[in-house]
Amino acid sequence: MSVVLVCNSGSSSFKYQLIDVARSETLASGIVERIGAGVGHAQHRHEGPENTSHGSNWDGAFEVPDHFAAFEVMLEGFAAHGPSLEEFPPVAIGHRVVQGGARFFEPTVITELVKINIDELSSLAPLHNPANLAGIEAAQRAFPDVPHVAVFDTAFHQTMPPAAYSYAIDREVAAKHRIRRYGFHGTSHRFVSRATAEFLGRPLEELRTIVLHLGNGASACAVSGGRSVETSMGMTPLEGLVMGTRSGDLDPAVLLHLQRRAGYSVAELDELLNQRSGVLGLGGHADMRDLVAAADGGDQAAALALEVYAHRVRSYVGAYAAQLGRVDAIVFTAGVGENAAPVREWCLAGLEGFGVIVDPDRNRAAERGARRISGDDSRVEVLVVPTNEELEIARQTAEVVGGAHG
Ligand SMILES: Nc1ncnc2c1ncn2[C@@H]1O[C@H](COP(=O)(O)OP(=O)(O)O)[C@@H](O)[C@H]1O
Ligand SMILES: CC(=O)OP(=O)(O)O
Ligand SMILES: [Mg+2]
Repeated sequence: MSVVLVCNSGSSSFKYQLIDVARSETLASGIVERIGAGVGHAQHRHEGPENTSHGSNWDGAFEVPDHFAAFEVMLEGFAAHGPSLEEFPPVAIGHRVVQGGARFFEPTVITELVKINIDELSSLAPLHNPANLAGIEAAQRAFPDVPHVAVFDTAFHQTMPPAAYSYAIDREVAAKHRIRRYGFHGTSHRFVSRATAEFLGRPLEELRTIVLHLGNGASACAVSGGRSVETSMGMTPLEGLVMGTRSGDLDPAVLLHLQRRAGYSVAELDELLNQRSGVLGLGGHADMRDLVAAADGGDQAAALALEVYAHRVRSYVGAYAAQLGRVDAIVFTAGVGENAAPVREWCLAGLEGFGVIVDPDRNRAAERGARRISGDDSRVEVLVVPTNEELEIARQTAEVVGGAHG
C-alpha cells in the first residue's frame, strides 16, 4: 500500500489528508485553524461509516502558536481517533508549495537547497510561501526518515506562451527582477481539467475548457488539450479575479496615488490589497456564505460586492473564450464554485448569446460530485467538478518517490 500524508499549510491554517494513493482513497483528513491567534481549533476526520470503529469526527480547541504545534495537534488526532500511523505509515509526505517561480516545474524532493529556494521565492507569494516552509520544517521534524516532496501551484502554468506570461514593461527591468506572470492553483486546474475530460468521456487532448477555481483565493484558467495557456493570477496570487480579501486586477497607478497622496508605505499597501480588499473590502465579509446572506438581508454594499465579483468572472470567461477560439466546457470548482449556486448563475448571466445557458434547476439541485448544470440547449457544457488538490499532490508525490526508489 502506498500511503502519502499531504500537508497544505496556509498562513493561519494547516490542512492535511492521509491518502492511499493506489486506491485514490482518503483514510483521514483534518484542519487546524487559527494558528498563532490564541486558541486554535482542530477537526480530524477518520473516514469510514459514522459510529463504527472507523468513521469518527473529532473537534477540539488547543493552544496552537505555530505550525509545529499544529503538527502535534494532527498527530494527537491520529493517535486518539485513528487511523494509526503505525498501521498506515506514510511512505512520503507531499507538501503544497504555492510559488515555485521559474525554478520548479516538477514535483521536487525537498533538500536544504530546495528550502532555500522556496524561502527566496517568498516575496513573490508573501501570504503563502513562508507558511508552506513552516509546514515543511514541522513535518520534517516529525517525520525525519521519509522523503518530503514539494508540489508547486505554479508548475501547471509553465506551458503558458510568452504572450500570456509577459508584462508589457521595460524588458531589461523585467529580466533583472524576474517580473513575469506565473499563475497559481495549478494543481487544482490540472486535476479539474482531467476530471472534466473523464466526466465528459472525451479525450483531454481535444478539449478546450475554462476552469474557474473560486475559493478564498480565486483564479480562472484557459486549458487547451490539457495544458494551461493562460491564467488570471500573475507574478503573485494577487492579480485577476476578486477574492475573499484580495483585490485582483486594478490600475497599478492606484498604488502610486496612495503612496504619493496618502503616504501609504509598502507594508500598508501590501496589507490593503492582500488582506483588506476583495469582497471583504467591498462588502464587509470575506466568507461567501456570509456575503450572500448579508446581500439577501438587504445589505447594499454586500450586493455590490457580489456584482463586482460576478462581473469580473464574466469578463475573464469572455477573454479566455477569445484566447481559446472555441470553448467546450466552463467548469466551476473550489469552495465557492462547488457550493454557491447563485454565484455560479450570476457569473454566467447574460452569456446566452454565446451559447452558454445555465439550467436553474440543475444548478440549484443539492447534488455533490461532478455534474452538468447547463441546459440541454446550451452549446457550451457548464459543469461543477469538485477539486481535490490533496489527491493530486499525493499522486505526484508517490510518483516521484516511486521513481526515486526505482
Ligand atoms: N455552502 C457554501 N455556500 C457558499 N459558499 C461556500 C459554501 N461552502 C464554502 N463556501 C465558500 O468557499 C470559500 C472557501 O473556499 P476554499 O476552496 O475552501 O478556500 P481555501 O482552500 O482557499 O481555504 C469561502 O468563501 C466559503 O464561504
Ligand atoms: C494561491 C492561492 O491563492 O491559494 P489559496 O486560494 O489557497 O489562498
Ligand atoms: Mg484552496
